[in-house]
Amino acid sequence: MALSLARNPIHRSLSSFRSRAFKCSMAASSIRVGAVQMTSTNDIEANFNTCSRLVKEASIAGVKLLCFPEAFSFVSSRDGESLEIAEPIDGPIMQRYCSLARESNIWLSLGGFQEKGPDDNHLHNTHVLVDDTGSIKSLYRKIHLFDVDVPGNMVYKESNFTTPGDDIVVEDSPVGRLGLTVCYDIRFPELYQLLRFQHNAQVLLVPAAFTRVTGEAHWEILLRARAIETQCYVVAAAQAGKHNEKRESYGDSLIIDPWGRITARLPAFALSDRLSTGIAIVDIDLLNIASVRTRMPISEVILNRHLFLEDVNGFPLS
Ligand SMILES: O=C(O)CNC(=O)[C@H](CS)NC(=O)CCC(=O)C(=O)O
Repeated sequence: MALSLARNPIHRSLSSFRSRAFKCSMAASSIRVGAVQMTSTNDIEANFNTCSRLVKEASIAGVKLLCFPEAFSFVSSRDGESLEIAEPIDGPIMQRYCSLARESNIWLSLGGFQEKGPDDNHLHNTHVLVDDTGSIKSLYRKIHLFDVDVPGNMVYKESNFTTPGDDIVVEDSPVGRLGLTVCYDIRFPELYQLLRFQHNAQVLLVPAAFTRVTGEAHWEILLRARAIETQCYVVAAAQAGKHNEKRESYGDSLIIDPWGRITARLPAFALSDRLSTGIAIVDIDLLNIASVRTRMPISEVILNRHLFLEDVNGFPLS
């Protein structure tokens, strides 16, 4: 089905971005970042084709780092399906995504990949960062697993089939120092405190597949709070819409600046899954991070709090 351009969020976000880009000259410290919103299903090939198209669109728009949501490559439609398709990080699926990065000369944040786990009954929910030559730069395995009875929805038990990670991960990139997290992690502020105040992160990545119910209640507030209290950019790429008969995600992909302002956004849960696909694009300004931090020097207080650091040093729980 063809979509009218005006109603197509990809077109809308890219075209409004282009017109802004023409008006202002870009400072040297600005680097363009994109957050993808999509509706992945259990069709790995179809999801890859969508991602491939979005990588090309982003590259044409000058994006240097494109961030995909949790479960970009696959969303299961029945119990056990994710374990069946899980692969090692050097397996064929991830290799294809690395090729996309190389071909389009773009960094990719691939949040929430089903990485084969320590045994046949467990995978890792892994956020993979790939550089513009197609090399894997770092892996973050989701620490906080979604074992939640969502009111009016269903009971999720991610720990039934997932082994949590226990490493905090940052990586330097052209967009500054990235802090890697996944989805439900956003509810645990101590992880973000460590990323910022122990590991000097500048941009926090939060690929997600929030439920519609919890998204409506908490999504924007949690993300803006993390941006404000860490004085980091937050890039939150989100799954949106109906994946199958049972699962739907909230959407509302956001890019937030270190002052807590929303600088780019795609719609929350759209009625049609086609309409929920797009890219939110922003120029991240590293000088802006420095300026917010200098004017409001919260790190001086936090880093001097001996007790606070001893407390969070024990994290993650081992
Ligand atoms: O299993 C997959 O296919 C992909 N992974 C997910 O969807 C995960 C685990 S079930 N979802 C969340 O963490 C939702 C968090 C959330 O909604 C909240 O914190 O409110």
